[in-house]
Amino acid sequence: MKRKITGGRLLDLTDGSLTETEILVDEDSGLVVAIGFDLPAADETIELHGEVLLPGFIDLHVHLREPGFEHKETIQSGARAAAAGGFTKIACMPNTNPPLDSAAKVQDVRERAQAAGAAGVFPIACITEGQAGKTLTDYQALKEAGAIALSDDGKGVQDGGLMREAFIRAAEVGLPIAIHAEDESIARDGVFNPGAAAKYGVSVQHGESESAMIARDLLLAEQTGAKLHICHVSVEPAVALIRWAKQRGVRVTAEVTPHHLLLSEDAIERADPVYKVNPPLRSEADRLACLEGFLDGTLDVIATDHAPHSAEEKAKPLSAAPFGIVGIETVFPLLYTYLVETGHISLRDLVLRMSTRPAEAFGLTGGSIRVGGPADITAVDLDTERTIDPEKFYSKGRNTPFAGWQAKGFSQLTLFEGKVIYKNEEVR
Ligand SMILES: NC(=O)N[C@@H](CC(=O)O)C(=O)O
Ligand SMILES: [Zn+2]
Repeated sequence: MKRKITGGRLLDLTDGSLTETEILVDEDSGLVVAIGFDLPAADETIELHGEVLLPGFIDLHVHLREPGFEHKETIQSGARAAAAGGFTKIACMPNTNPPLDSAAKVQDVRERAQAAGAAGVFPIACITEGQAGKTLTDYQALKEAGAIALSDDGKGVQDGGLMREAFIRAAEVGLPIAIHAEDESIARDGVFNPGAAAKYGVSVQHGESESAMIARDLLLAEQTGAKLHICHVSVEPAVALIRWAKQRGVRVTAEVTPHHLLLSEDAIERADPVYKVNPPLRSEADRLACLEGFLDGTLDVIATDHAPHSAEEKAKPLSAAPFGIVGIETVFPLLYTYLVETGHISLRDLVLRMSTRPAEAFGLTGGSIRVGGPADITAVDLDTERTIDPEKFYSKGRNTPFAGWQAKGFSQLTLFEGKVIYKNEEVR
């Protein structure tokens, strides 16, 4: 089954130019067959009207909640939400119930994702059994089952000696370790950054809980030669440490979320758990340092840390509500509108950081549109402004502080392996 996309403009990732062209994809092979005009006939033609054709976005940090928390999200609802957001590949975190700490559990998620079929789903497996921080999991077996990285996301590994051993074993099998950096002896049960904590009368989560653990793990990664990926960087010293480590040749990549780039604790308008996320929204100086680090490449990729929770859970008091913000359906329009249109970054660079660099960081295919490459494509409308309305999300989670924001750049079409997953605001 061959499909032709006409009327779109292809972004050239080498020079950032936009060129009108047609793309022929094959659903059977899942690959791009041809790009240009006068293409061979197709079984189906999809007509666009000037939308920009981009390689499907790749999110290295998504919480799909299945198994165990299906009321928050399922693999299917999360993968469909991803397609609506222009994503074709997502890496899912193992803080499910039970956590993904065995080959069988990783295999099970892959099979469920295959059945859902809406996006490529790549499980990240636990660093330690049950994410309990005591005993390492079997990295070789997890890799063979299809895990693409290791993480105890949601929790930092408190024991530095155990973490050193984790890096050694991960390096042996060639898996990156993605860290949720949080020293619990510093973080305690902190909810907000100091400014917002004082304002709303909740406990403080100090930024050093993050930067101190990042420092530890950069040093351990350097000594062991392991590949380290740092999740959701949010504070200035963390950016400085990663910049320093990269200069020393440490094998490190780092991600920043849309909420840490666009919001500081000053954006918290009321005592509402919709602003409660881990790591917390930080100071304006931290936000600017993250933006600077993102622009200069210290922070390599955008990851959403899409963390869906139910309305009931998020309606609890600030101190009791769970941490998390959803992001997969709004990240591109938000960053296009508030970083590209405002002149901070080019469209090309944003796409590199949402597709190409994530693919490179975790060794995935994709990240570009080329003949012979995967037919993972999204077409975005850069002209029409819309209001973000969580009620329209495909995700079960509506917990976003960006509700009511105006943005351009919503996806109009998403193809995964040549199949139409999202079109005319409908997921197939
Ligand atoms: N980021 C969050 O605030 N929450 C995440 C866990 C995590 O990524 O730390 C979740 O699983 O809900
Ligand atoms: Zn985390």
